[in-house]
Amino acid sequence: MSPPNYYDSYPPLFRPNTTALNGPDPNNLHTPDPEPNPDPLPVIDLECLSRDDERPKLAQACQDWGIFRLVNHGRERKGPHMPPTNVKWFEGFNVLMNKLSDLHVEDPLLDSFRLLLDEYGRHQTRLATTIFEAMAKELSLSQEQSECYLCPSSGLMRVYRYLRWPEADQGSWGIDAHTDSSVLSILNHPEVGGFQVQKDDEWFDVEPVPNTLVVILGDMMQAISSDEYKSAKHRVKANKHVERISIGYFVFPDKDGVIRSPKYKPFTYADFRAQIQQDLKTIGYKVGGLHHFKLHKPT
Ligand SMILES: O=C(O)CCC(=O)C(=O)O
Ligand SMILES: [Fe+2]
Repeated sequence: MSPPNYYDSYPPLFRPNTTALNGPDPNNLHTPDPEPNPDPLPVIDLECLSRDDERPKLAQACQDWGIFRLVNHGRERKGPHMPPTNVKWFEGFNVLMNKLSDLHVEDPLLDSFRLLLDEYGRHQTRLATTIFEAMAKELSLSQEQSECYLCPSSGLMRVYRYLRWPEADQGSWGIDAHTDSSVLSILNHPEVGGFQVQKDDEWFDVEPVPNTLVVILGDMMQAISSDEYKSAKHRVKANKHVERISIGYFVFPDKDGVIRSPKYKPFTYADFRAQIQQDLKTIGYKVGGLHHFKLHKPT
């Protein structure tokens, strides 16, 4: 049975599974590229990460790209279903996962939305923990370091809505080039493309692939790995024809835990955040941030 019309106003993740499984929406005015480029990202199978012979593939992806596509992540064909309501979406909101259970909402509809986010967030936390544990093994991090470097209670979800921008040209961005401050970011790109990632100074289009997630290494992961792994620079093109919604999950280190690496002065995530805030005040945007803590600055 096709869903009632009001589902159209939900982000795709919260709609019943129709478009992703049954092909593109015929009402969608966006004309796809006739021959889309092949997906450039390395592909990592979550189910294989416990295998010693598979983890080097993960390490290679983290060294070469700082980003990969995650398959077999356990929620294929099972997007959460929103209760029916005519929700209108804002341009973006953040939800700190560990505050969700403190929220007491009277409205049963909003409460089911809270539960849905809670369930989705828990799943993302499990994914991030599994991926991080595999990375920690490859990097030979101690148990103590791992516990400090990935703090599951820091996890937050961000829903972004990029409005359709009829005047957009080649130089118009929904979100400008940046690296994430996180340890790991997990993006769900349900339908509309526009996401790009940089590798060796070249930009690559990353189109949405149904039933997969995109995992990005953030600045903290780069520092934790003593620059062995890289945080991937990415951006989102503005779209003339359709709006775009993305759902991201971001997880950080313990804010007061000290990150120690031969490449950096010892610093905490709280120090890093304070530095980013300072940069935002003085130059107006985030420029990496790790260089402030680097021991040997490039000449
Ligand atoms: O919308 C996207 O796909 C990317 C969002 C993003 O890069 C971010 O929130 O840091
Ligand atoms: Fe980002």
